[in-house]
Amino acid sequence: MAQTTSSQNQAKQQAAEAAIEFIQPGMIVGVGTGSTVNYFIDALANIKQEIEGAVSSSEESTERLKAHGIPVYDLNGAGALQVYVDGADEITPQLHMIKGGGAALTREKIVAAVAETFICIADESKQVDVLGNFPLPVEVIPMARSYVAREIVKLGGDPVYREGVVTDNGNVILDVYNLHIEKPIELEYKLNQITGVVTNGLFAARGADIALISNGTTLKTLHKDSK
Ligand SMILES: O=C(CO)[C@H](O)[C@H](O)COP(=O)(O)O
Repeated sequence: MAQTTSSQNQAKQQAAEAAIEFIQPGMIVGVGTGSTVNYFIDALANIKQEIEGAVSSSEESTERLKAHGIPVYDLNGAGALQVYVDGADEITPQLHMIKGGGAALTREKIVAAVAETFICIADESKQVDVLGNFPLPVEVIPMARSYVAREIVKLGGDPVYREGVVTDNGNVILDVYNLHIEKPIELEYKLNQITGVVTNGLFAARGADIALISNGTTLKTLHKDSK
């Protein structure tokens, strides 16, 4: 994984704090997972009296939200969500992403599916033209691990078992190396068709709607479908 520098942290913080502009009074906010989202949670704490609460995509984020005194709701009881804020491991100009570096991809994909608007917050190192340099995480039911790995090899990837990691859902992660993903929506569907795959870290069929990208001093806002 890439090394994190202090200027990269500054960029993550700037992108995260910019997302606060999209939060309206009374909202239940969809919250992702990761170091960039941690800055967002900290910023959300400053306006916690104005929001109703959050729906979280991981135990890690739930813990941080609760430590700040932000109420965390079960997604099933929260109804529709207007906004979901999350980071990315890679993001393209079309706002397709690879996510799941933190192993939270399945819950992230579920909360993202519910939300009207997905806001991706990222430092500029996450921007790519073609996805696949970052190994693609795939969450797998443990007993299917070897079978799924063999099927992924047939699709041209090199799967590596992320040893010692168990997801919040009790599953395992295969990180798929050496993919050059020209057709992310197609690959997202194909991988999800393998029996034993819970989901994969391609967020292309439902990508981000808005991306807030920072280099630490300048913030760029990208919209889906804008040229
Ligand atoms: O998908 C994720 C976790 O599963 C994260 O959003 C992704 O890994 C980016 O993390 P960070 O903000 O720490 O760079």
